This record gives sequence, C-alpha cells and structure tokens, in this order.
Amino acid sequence: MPSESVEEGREAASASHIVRHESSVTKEERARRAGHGGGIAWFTGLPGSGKSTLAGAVERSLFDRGVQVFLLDGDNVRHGLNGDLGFSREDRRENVRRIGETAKLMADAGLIVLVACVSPYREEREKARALVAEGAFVEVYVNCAVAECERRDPKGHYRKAREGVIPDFTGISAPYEPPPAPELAVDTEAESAADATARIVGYLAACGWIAR
Ligand SMILES: Nc1ncnc2c1ncn2[C@@H]1O[C@H](COP(=O)(O)OS(=O)(=O)O)[C@@H](OP(=O)(O)O)[C@H]1O
Ligand SMILES: Nc1ncnc2c1ncn2[C@@H]1O[C@H](COP(=O)(O)OP(=O)(O)O)[C@@H](O)[C@H]1O
Repeated sequence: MPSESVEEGREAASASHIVRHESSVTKEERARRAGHGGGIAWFTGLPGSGKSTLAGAVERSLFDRGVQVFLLDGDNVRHGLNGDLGFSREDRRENVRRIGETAKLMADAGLIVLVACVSPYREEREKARALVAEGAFVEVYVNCAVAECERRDPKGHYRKAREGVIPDFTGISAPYEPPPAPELAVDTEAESAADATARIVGYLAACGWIAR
C-alpha cells in the first residue's frame, strides 16, 4: 500500500522547491533520429480478453519495421516497480499511475510504448492520457465477454476467483469500466488476433505514428 507520504511528496514536488530541468536534446531531434515520435498505445480490458496477445503481436510488427517500441505489460511491472502493490482500489490506482508515468518517460525518450494492463477504472486511464500531448495517446479497448474470458482462462485465475482463492477479481468480484470513446476497439470473440493486429498497426500508420 503506498503510504500517505508518497502523495505528500508528489504534492510537495509540484508545490514549490522542485524546478523542471529542460533537456538539451529536443523532441524533434529525437524523432528525426528514430524516424518517428514517441507515443502511448494503451490496451485495456478484462483478464484473458487478449491484451498481452495483441500488444505482443503489435510490438513484434512495429519492431520488425524498425520502430523503437517497448511493451509494458502489467504482469511484468508487478514483478518489479509495482511489486509492493496488490489489487485494492487504491493499489490499482497507484499501479496504473506508475505505469502511466513510466510510459510517459519512455514516450518522452522517443519510444512508442505499448501498455497492456487491465486498468479497470476510467479515471486512471484518463489521467494517463492527460500525461502526454493530444494525439500521442491511443486507447485500445480489448473487448471480450466475461464468459469467454472465463472459458479461455489462460492463467487459471478465473477458476481461482470463482473458488474464492483470488478476491476482488476483475470481471467476477471487482468492476471493469469500459472506455466510452476509445480510439480503437477490438472484439476478440469476433476478430482474429492477426486481423486485429494488422488493424491496430494500420491505425498507427494512418495517424502518422509510423511510416505506412
Ligand atoms: N484480483 C485481481 N484482479 C485482476 N487481475 C488479477 C487479480 N489478481 C491477479 N490478477 C492478474 O494480474 C493481472 C492484472 O494486473 P494489472 O496490473 O493489469 O491490473 S490493474 O490494472 O491494476 O487492475 C491480470 O493479468 P492479465 O490476465 O494479463 O490481465 C490477472 O491475471
Ligand atoms: N482474437 C483474439 N485476440 C487475442 N487473443 C485471443 C483471440 N482469440 C483467442 N485468444 C486467446 O485468448 C487468450 C488471451 O490471453 P492474454 O493475451 O494473456 O489476455 P490478457 O493479457 O488480456 O489477460 C490467449 O490464450 C489467446 O490466444
């Protein structure tokens, strides 16, 4: 659980004594060297909906095109940076806040960052969006009915949630708030992973994030 001092620290930093340092390397210089600017594509959806599968395939596709890309997967981040956090409302808030701030730093460094995390609350997703310039954040809603996610159950977590072994499990005993206006939505019961991947990459190209 993050302590109150973390919140106080953030307030203190934005309140006074900490002054921003401007980099001597501009965003434009970084973009010129990489051949593209930075940005965040944020995959949100229920456990088992297909976030990691799609974000992983998009990462592969962009990397093979020479794009500087990195996938921040919620599961992986919870092994390190967010290893102190669980799944309470407050911990999920802090989890998504840290992932958003990390993605923003990486996007500032010129990378296209793919984030795959449940991020079940609109409020936190909107805060992450607000960290970067307009047009530099693409929300991808990975939509799949709970029944199908539960049928897939790639990690056996739904079974454990039904047995009461995992409490507050998103979709079963904790809420998921679908995005009202995502830039992209994929229905993974209706569209194959390959087709969805091609559509996401095509959208990023159409937005000018990467070369066509
Ligand atoms: N209680 C509970 N609720 C939801 N998910 C749970 C829970 N406990 C463990 N897991 C597994 O952890 C993965 C979700 O972590 P995230 O960091 O993406 O979650 S969140 O954004 O903070 O809500 C998620 O992985 P994915 O299946 O890849 O989404 C779950 O399998
Ligand atoms: N159209 C699809 N898109 C993505 N995943 C799919 C699709 N159809 C079936 N799946 C399967 O659903 C599972 C989704 O697991 P995963 O990608 O780990 O989901 P999440 O990261 O959302 O928890 C995988 O086993 C994947 O092969």
